Amino acid sequence: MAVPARIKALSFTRLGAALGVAVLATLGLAGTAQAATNYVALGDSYSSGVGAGSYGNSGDCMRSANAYPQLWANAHAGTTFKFVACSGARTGDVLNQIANVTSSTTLVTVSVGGNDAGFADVMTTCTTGSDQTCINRVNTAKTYVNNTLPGLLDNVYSKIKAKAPSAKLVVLGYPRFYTVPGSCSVGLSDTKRTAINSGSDALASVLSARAAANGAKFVDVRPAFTGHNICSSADDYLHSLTWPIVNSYHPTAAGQRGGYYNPLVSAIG
Ligand SMILES: CCCCCCCCCCCCCCCC(=O)Oc1ccc([N+](=O)[O-])cc1
Repeated sequence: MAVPARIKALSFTRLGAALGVAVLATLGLAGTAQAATNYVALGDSYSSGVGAGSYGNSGDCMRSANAYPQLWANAHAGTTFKFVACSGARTGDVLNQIANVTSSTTLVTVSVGGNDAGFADVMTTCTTGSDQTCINRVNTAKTYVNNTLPGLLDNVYSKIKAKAPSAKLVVLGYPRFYTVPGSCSVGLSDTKRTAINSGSDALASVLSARAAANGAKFVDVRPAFTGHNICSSADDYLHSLTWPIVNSYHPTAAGQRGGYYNPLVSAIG
């Protein structure tokens, strides 16, 4: 039996509307929806969040709920997140952390190199020795940073890229520790503080250059720490020599947010 023309027309109109909605929905999804980020956070204590508190059950790695990788994951709904940064990590340790990077990883962040350069020994030597002993120790560290560290960083960054060729690789640097001259009346001399800051600058130059050479984005955190360093008037982003000793010269929770997380968001969203 024949279907009356009016009903036919109505059916086609309904079908057309339904298809239209489906097409619009598809276009809408294609235009706005993004695949969820598959994020792996590698690195040393500046990435694990030593000094920022709330370490949960992460043991000696001291991964903080206030660390920038966790803050980023929290702020990006649907992110698959592997937090494997660990206190004390050197480039060799980060090579092991890379086991967590896969071909489906879409974002990797990393801070590494400070421990290879002798961060703890530099700070111990500068705390206990003379100005000249401190300057000499920093100069030895800078020579290492300029001559040995570049190859170690190239190895780390290129191995990450090899495992996750399409992932965004973000290298985060280290802050200058001190405002010089500053508001501190006790502690290290300004001569020592200036020398230590120059070590930070040497690290930033090499990290930036090796990141660029390996197709990674370098996030320089030094500007964000300015005005918040040790001996600045705010003096709120870094612990000075403190107890427990492991927190010394590490970002506070405010430093992880203002000094690392905010610049990371400015760099990648
Ligand atoms: C040229 C090097 C000069 C060094 C002085 C300037 C330092 C500025 C950059 C600081 C880099 C610090 C990276 C260290 C991160 C880290 O894992 O720290 C540790 C945290 C905890 C331990 N530990 O043993 O418990 C050991 C190290």
